Amino acid sequence: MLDDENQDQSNQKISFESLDILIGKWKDGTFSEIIDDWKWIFSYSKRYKGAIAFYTILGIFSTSMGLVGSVASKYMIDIITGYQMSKLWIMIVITLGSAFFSLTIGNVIGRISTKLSIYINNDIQADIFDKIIDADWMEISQYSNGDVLNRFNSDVSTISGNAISWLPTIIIAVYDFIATFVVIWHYDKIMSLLAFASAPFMLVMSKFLISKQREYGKKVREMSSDMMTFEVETFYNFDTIKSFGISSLYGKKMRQWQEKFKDISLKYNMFTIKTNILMSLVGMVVQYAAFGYCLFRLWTRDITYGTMTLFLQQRSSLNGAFNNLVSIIPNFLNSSISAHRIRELAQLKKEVHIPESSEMDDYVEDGFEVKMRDVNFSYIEGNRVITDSAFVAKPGEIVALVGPSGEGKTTMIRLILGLIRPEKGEAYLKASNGKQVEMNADTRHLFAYVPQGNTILSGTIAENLRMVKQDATDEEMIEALKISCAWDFVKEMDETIYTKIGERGRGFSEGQAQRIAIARAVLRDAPVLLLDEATSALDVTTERKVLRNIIQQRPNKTCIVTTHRPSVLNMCQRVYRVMETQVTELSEEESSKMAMDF
Ligand SMILES: Nc1ncnc2c1ncn2[C@@H]1O[C@H](COP(=O)(O)OP(=O)(O)OP(=O)(O)O)[C@@H](O)[C@H]1O
Repeated sequence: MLDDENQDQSNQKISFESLDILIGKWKDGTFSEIIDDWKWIFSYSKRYKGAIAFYTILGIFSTSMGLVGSVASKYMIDIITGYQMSKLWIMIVITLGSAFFSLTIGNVIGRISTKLSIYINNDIQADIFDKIIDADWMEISQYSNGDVLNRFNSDVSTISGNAISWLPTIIIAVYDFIATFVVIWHYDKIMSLLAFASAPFMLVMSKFLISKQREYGKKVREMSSDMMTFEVETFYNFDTIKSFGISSLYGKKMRQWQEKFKDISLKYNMFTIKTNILMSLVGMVVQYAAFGYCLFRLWTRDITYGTMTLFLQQRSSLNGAFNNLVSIIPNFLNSSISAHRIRELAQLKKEVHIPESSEMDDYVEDGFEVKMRDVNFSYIEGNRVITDSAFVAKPGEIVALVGPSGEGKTTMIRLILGLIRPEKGEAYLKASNGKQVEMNADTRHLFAYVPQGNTILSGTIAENLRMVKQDATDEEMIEALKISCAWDFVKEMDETIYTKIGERGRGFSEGQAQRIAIARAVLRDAPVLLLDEATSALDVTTERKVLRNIIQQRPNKTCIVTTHRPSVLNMCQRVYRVMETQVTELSEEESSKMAMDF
């Protein structure tokens, strides 16, 4: 009871607050945000303006046909009740004809709107996909995979549905509204005002709906992003969860998410039921008033049976038109929330591209020097990871980055790849003619990279290899597998390079998956090879053999490895220790001592 009172009070509070919220939003710029969101949606809808205009015209035509049908049925009733059978067939033809047209046009409209929403969905997804792929690494890594997936799928589909329909819906509903009003007005002015009586109430309700809908929409979207993150992470880490025996814990977590979803959905459903009851009650009062008025007019013989049917039919149609207009508001807001979430991704800073990087392509055969000078870098302000550091790796060299875990080896690889950029100093490539280009997205095609962890995708071994060289022949792939010491086990498989691999290398040992990942990098045949703990699961002999093969394959290759293993160090021309934010080149004695200390 107390809860109900509290609920009522809070509902009332929300309803009174809604005006303040709207004014507040106007002042704090939320409205201009909504407008900006819709301008963005418009940039997509306007590509199909011709089709949208055609859709609107069809809608208006269909509405007109509906009206013609109603007026025709009025005359039909009058003809029947007046026993004027000779005119009956004309009326039947008009009524059936208009019904047939409405049906056909309704379906054509459905087809056009489905087509357009698929086109817009694809346009937005294609654009956003390119933006995400080309986004600055630091910026996009702020978003979890689940969140990005959710925005990419659910939010885009919310927009694509509304992007084409909202303007035609407004135009058609306004037209329907005015036309119906005029028709009723033509026959009886009081009746038209009576039919319109619920409008002010509906307007007040829509104001209430705006704030509630926006609040609900935001909550649901945030929650579904969090839930998607949870699901992606759970399925991705299936083995870990199973092996720790915490499946039931995850089952519980899943149920907690469902519970939260259930609560918010049911809360919103209750809110909808309450508003619907209220609206229906008002509708019923107006309906009965109109019905009573019609009966009175019929009794006083001011109107015919046909006119009464027309009134009642059109009154409910007027109500429907008004409801359509009102329902546009929540859809409009919903789309703006989704558009806002997608624009956040679309507006992420782009990666730096330096077009003159392509000039380096002429010097691929000679190999490249990878250099850093006075580099400072922090992921988070005030938390330095690399300080005043220098680094060099020359063609034909294997250079190692060693050091305790979490000190910055992978960060160095990211700087070399140009995924992240120094706050101070320079990370650059130097060609044999002395030309230098700062590391950026366009130098990356000169690199082959084997990251930490399992990077094998589901598909065949050949599909995994062809990811980096689509036209690679079987011979080229086998050669790459030989270099990475993977051919020994691949050749034993029934379908050799066409053997299927499960997601993340399922069906293969970690060492086998690593060798396939190295073969992929070898097939790419780039002048600089980066191996980030890429040989960690190999035995010492294979590890050394792989590195030797790589250098022999292309003597000018620059090979940079991060490792925790001593076995590689004595194959390296240079060893850098990454520790306490400093990258220090070790002397021969220091590196052999380090190899001993491992
Ligand atoms: N995306 C990120 N945002 C914030 N901090 C990060 C990010 N990535 C790494 N760091 C921090 O930077 C530091 C260096 O990390 P890095 O991955 O480069 O270490 P590492 O030497 O490669 O470690 P390991 O040997 O364990 O692979 C760590 O303290 C880590 O917490």
